[in-house]
This record gives sequence, structure tokens and C-alpha cells, in this order.
Amino acid sequence: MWIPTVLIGLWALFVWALYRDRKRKHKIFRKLGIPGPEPHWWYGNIKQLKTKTRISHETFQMWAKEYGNTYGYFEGPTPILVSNDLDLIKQVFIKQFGKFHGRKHYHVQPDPLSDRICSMFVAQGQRWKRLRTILNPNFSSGKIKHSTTMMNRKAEILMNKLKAIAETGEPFNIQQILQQFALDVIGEAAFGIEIDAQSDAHTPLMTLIEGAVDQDFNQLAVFAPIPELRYTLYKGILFLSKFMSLPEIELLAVMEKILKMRREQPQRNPPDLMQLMIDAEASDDHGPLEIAMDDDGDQASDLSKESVDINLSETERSRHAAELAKRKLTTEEIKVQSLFFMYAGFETSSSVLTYCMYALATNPDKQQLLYDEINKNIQDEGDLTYDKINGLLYLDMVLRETLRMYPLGTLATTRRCVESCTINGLTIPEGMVIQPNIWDIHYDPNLWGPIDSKVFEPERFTPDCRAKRHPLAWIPFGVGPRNCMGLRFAWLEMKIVLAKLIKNFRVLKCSQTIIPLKLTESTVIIAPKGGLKIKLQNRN
Ligand code: HEM
Repeated sequence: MWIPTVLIGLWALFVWALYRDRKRKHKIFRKLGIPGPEPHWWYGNIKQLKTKTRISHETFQMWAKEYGNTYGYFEGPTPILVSNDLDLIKQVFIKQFGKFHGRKHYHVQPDPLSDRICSMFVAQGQRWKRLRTILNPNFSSGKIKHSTTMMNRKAEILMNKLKAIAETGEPFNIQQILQQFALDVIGEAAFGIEIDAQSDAHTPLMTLIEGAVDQDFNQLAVFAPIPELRYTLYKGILFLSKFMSLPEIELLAVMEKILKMRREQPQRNPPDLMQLMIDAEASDDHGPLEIAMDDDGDQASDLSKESVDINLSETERSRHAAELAKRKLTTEEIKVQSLFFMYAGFETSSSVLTYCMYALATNPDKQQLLYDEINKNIQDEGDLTYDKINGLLYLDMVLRETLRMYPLGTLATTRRCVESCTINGLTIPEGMVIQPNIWDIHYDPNLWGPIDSKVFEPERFTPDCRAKRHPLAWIPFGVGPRNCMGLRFAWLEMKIVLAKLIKNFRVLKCSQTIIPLKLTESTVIIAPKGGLKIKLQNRN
């Protein structure tokens, strides 16, 4: 009899201690004088973040209306500071990056400091810097320029496919077709393989990656209240994956096969990402990093080389001393980075192009302006060289405006404080996450007026207008040394497709086009819900 009594007593004591701990942690924003929604002792505010009628960027906007430009909420016990304040964002993401080099932790994930299986996206500190230093060279303008021919070739296949569809006159889901194209492009650019999803939509790799991105990771939010277990839970899932089939694990096995094949045929040696990873040797881990930026140098203006170096504490430095010695990437590391690139290449550019199709179909006057520019400058499509593409100003403006209105990767743009500090009088303790309210910033009438910021207006991005605006007013690729590494690659890919598509077709809305677009949120991407149904009309 006494054993159950003792057990119940211990359990009650444990729950009480946990309750006290969570309540204490939830006091942090009040102590700092920062407003925000009242947290539940166990879940924090995670249940309010996504509801049947709202996804998180809408909640962030709703809370901004209620609590102002900077407010705090909790995911379980974890404090998240959401802010529209561009100066605060600049301090966190750029000036004091050394104290904010981690991202927000996911509810279940590998240890960003020590787990061998850890992508650059999740990694932190020297581990992240080492990976980024090794992989950065593959995303320089020089390297990306070499992909122009391959992207043109794949885009030509896409155009032929679209011509056949346009001839039927039927509405179709363009997102799916763009995803197949994007997978073919990343397959060749990153791994030197012909996936050919454009010819066979059911090719095994396409099926696997679709399965992987369709998974509902939102259910993992039930673990938000117990962040102490996130690494253990991750290890548990990895262990269980040995007994069941998970698309990520199967994809990792595919990556391993490709890697093995490449190591067995060193003479092939194509100049792609995988080769870079195989040959990789980080030359100087202490050196400052080059920040990925578009060719106009956006985001660069305000940065000095010194400001992007990581200033790790002594304890962290010694913890990472071993990391520095490892200059070569391990097989595990190559597999995991490859998987991340496959995801990034598949989902992001295809979703942005889908948004762009929606914007152009619903704004035919802007589509006409774009067509006029392309038609004037590009006589035949073999003419789409890297320099020609980059000379198309309106094309650039259309894509920028699309990404202003649909900044799909904003949930990835977070930083985790790794060393307490004070910014503009605000004390930020270690462990607090900073989440810029990017969707709200991108629609702020003070930054984007006088024309209504809900209107698709590429003219907001004339060189004159851009020069007058705050450099951080437009941040769909994130900010600072940890911004999107693939942005130049994605930019070129999207421009080539858009130029060819508009040169050949009129993009039309139809009765099946859902206006306004409905959006859905995966772990990191906000995408059009159910894709986008439109019609195409051959211009010839
Ligand atoms: C239009 C397409 C894309 C958009 C809008 C986009 C957006 C983003 C955003 C918002 C982040 C977080 C940045 C931050 O935290 O400051 C990110 C990170 C990243 N992206 Fe992209 N991305 C795109 C395409 C790609 C592609 C095609 C690749 C690679 C093939 C790629 C590779 C990466 C990597 C490696 C990171 C992590 C960087 C790090 O942690 O150091 N992205 N991306």
C-alpha cells in the first residue's frame, strides 16, 4: 500500500516543482516590461499560435495590433520576443551576431552543438561556422553563373510541358509542375544527377520528397512544453526509424548511395555541391564570413567584416576546439547537408514562382509591363545569358514585390541568444529567441506607402525607391551572416523560369483560382494551400 502512496506523492511533488519552474520562467517578459498574451503554465501560448482560422504569421500580426511593435510570447517555457523594430533586428542579426548565432530550437531536433547528424540550418556556434565556411564558395556569383546553361536547359523542358498544357485550355495546378522543375534543377546542380521528375512525376525521388514535405510536423508542438527532452526525443525517433519507413530516412539512404557512387568514380568529378563537400577542407575557421547577398549588394551596405565574426565565450571555444580540428566533412555530415539542400531547392523557389503566377494572373497590367520588357530585350530564348537576365529590371522588381507580399521563409528567420546582453536598453537573457515580425514589416504602410501595401506594385522597387528605404525593410531571405545561403542560386533560377514563361504564355486566372490565396504553414515554409490553379494561353 505504501509504495503507490509514495509514488503518487513523488509524482505530485514533481508536477508541483515543474509548475513552479514554468510559472517562474513565464515572469521574464513582465520583469522586462514587455507586453504579450498571458501564457498557459504548461503550453505557454503555443495553442493560440495556430488555430483553425489562423496561421502563425497572422497571429503575430494580430498580437502586434494588440501589444505593439515589440512583445513576448511563450512556446512552452521558451520566451520568444517578436519585433518590428528594424534597429533591434539590425543589432541582433548583424551588429551583435556573435551573441545570437543560434536559431530557434525546434520541438524535436538534434543537439546543434554536438550531434553528428546536424544540418547547417540547425547547427550553432563553431559547428555552424565551419559548415558555412566550407559550403559558402559553392554559392558565389562565379559558381552560380555556371549553372545558367543547366537551368536554361531544364526550363526549356518546363516550357515544352507547359505548351502542351496550354493547348488543352484546361486549368491546372502550376505549383506541382514548378516543383518537378525545381527538383530537377537542384538534383543536377547539387548532386550531378538527372532526376527527370519533369518527364516522370512519379519518379521515386519525387515521391519520397513529396512524402517528406507533406508530413505534419505541427503535431510535434505537443513537445514544446518539455524542451529539456528535445534531443532525447530526436534520438528516440532516429532509433524507431530503424523499424518503420520514414521518408527522411529513405532520402538519407539515397544520399548515401549517391555519395558512395561519387566516391567510387572520382574521375567524374562534376563541379557541383556534392563534389565540394567531398573535397571540402575548411581553410580558416577563424576568418570572417562572406555574407550571401544579391548582386546589388542588398543588406551589405551596413556591414563591416568585423561585425560578422562569432565571438564565442571561452567555455564555448574550448568546447568547440575539437570541432575546429575537423576540417573534412564526415559522411554523415555530407548526407544531412545534401538532404537539406534537396528540401530547400524543391520547396522554396517553386513556391515563390507559384505566388508570382498568382500575382501576375490577378494583375494583368503588371504582367503586360513585364512582357514588354522581356520581349524588348530577349529576342530568342537562347539569348538568356546570366548578364542579360540580370539586366531585366522589371523582372527583378516583380520578384522582389512577390517576396515582399509572400515572404514564405519568415519562420526560419529567428535567432537564439547564446550570451545575455543589453540592446538599446533592453536586457535579453540567454535562451531568449528573437523573431522578427517580417510579414508585418513587409506590409507596414510607413515603409511601403503611399500605395496600399496589400496591392501588388513592383514599382516600389525602382532603384530610387529602394535607395530611400531602410535596408532591412525587405528581408525575405533573412538577415546578416546567417541569411539564406542559396539566395543567388534561387534568384537566378526564378528569373530564368519567369522570363521564359512570360515570353511564351499569358498567365490567366480562372474560375478555379482561389482569390485571395489561402495559405498553409509547414515547419518552416508558408505555401499556397492546395497549390494554385490557373490557365495559360500561348502567346504565339
Ligand atoms: C526563393 C527561395 C528561397 C527563399 C525565400 C529562402 C529563404 C530562406 C530564409 C528566410 C532563411 C533563413 C535566413 C535567416 O535565418 O536569416 C534561409 C536559410 C537557408 N537557405 Fe534559403 N531560401 C530560398 C532558397 C534556398 C535554396 C535554393 C537553397 C540551397 C540550395 C537555400 C539554402 C539555405 C540555407 C543553407 C540556409 C541556412 C543558412 C544558415 O543557417 O547559415 N535556400 N533561406
